[in-house]
Amino acid sequence: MDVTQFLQRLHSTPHTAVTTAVAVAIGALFLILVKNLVHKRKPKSPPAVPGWPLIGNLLQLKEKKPYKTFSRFAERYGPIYLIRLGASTLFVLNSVDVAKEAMVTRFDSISTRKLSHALKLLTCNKTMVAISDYDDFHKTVKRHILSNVLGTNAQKRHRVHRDIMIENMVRRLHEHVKSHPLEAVDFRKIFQSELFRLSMKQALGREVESIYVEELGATLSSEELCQVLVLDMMEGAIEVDWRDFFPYLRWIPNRSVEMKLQRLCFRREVVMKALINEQKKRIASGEELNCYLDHLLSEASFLTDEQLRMLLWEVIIESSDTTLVTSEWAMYELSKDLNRQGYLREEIQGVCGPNKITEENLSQLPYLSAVFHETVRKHSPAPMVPLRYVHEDTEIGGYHIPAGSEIAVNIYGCNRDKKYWEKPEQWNPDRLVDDKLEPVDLYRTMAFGAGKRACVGAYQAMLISCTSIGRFIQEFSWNLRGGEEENVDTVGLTTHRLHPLHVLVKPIDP
Ligand code: HEM
Repeated sequence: MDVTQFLQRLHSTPHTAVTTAVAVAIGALFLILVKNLVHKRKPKSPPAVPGWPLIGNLLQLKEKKPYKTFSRFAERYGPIYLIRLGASTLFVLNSVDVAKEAMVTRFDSISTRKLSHALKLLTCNKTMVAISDYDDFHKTVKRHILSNVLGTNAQKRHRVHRDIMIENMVRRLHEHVKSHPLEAVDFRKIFQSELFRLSMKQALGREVESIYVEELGATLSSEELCQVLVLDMMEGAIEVDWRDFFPYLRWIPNRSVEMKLQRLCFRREVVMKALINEQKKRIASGEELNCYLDHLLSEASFLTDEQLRMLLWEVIIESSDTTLVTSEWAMYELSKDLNRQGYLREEIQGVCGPNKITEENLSQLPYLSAVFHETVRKHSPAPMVPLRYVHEDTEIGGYHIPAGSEIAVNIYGCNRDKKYWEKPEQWNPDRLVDDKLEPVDLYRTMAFGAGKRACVGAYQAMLISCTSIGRFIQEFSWNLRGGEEENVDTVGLTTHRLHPLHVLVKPIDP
């Protein structure tokens, strides 16, 4: 019986005005209930950014920094909206609330990824802790990376490499001042090469000055290894293949992209093979080292050769990029802001006195911690989470998100969410100095993600970045080279500065 029949039956029986009124009221209530139920069962869709037929919003995303375009859209369409990229539907999340809801509460519905063609090739179809789906492979290899490289105990074992890295950087800065006192120093050149050395030591237990790679018929230097294993791959990861947006046109060849990616993968593969083979010979001669490769070879014999290469490469590339991005931006901001530079120096002086800063001091240095977190907030080294695939219908921010669509979490947008951050475009570490905040809390901003897939390398990044910044400020005064202030453009998958930072450094009298 529907509502009309119900009311008709009531009308056909003898009644008074009061019973009619009661019946009408019950009917109306019934209607509202039904409407609410229907409404609850299917919440509305988020606003859609208008686009073109067939291509959707593709033309609006020509710039290779989609997070910036997404943040601009958010000003008009709100924290969650829908865009169409050819045949795929993408929901973009731009505020802390909706991003956390997706990454924590709704994680089970979005725990897989649909990768671009470039990422599929470069990650050997998700053979990495960071890019794999939330499955048994992920859980097993995450245990290995934590127990051997990134967990607290593993980081204690690798401490010696971090200490050497910092000593080397400070020595090289002093050498530069001695040989070219009036010339600006290329900060990145020093930081990048020492960070790459550290990442190789964690992976292989030793420095690799050079290695002969048979398939390339060449001996590669440490710098060339960094180019092949880190820089080229980061560039390749943003390669756009238009067929990603029109899967039904995948049969049309796209030779230039295809060949570029295959070349990158080939070079990485043969270099990793050479590194692993050399290590196997060393192990066979009875020499054991405290490193990830030796651990994987003895504890994870179930891995295929390709998996072994990829997992080892993962710690090299992840250690080498975002920590550099963070430290370079932090030194840019401090070199620009002499007051805050002075304040940080005073804090360090108060805690360390005449001694060199060490990792043990970090928990007593809230301003240094604030400098680090404010830098990863404003410059969000990983500005977007690799796209998540929605494998079952779900709801985010009160909106319906259908299975088969994709989700982009715009970390850059979340870290500039005006609801959480006053004047978010300004770099202001003072906002993060609060007695209630623990200096060691790594998740004060959205920079490291949230929930089950939050960054497991945050601790390492914090240890390296904070101790280096502290030591740089203890030993030198920092000034931007003329014209450097405007060099704020970024390039790549992370917020890598387009131009390496050039600074004038002057030793501070002890
Ligand atoms: C400032 C530096 C860093 C930033 C801003 C950063 C950012 C992030 C973000 C946003 C995620 C979450 C991705 C997602 O939800 O899908 C993530 C995951 C991850 N990061 Fe980092 N990261 C940094 C440093 C590192 C370092 C140094 C390493 C390793 C050497 C590392 C290894 C990983 C891994 C393995 C995951 C995947 C965790 C999982 O899926 O369970 N990260 N990172």
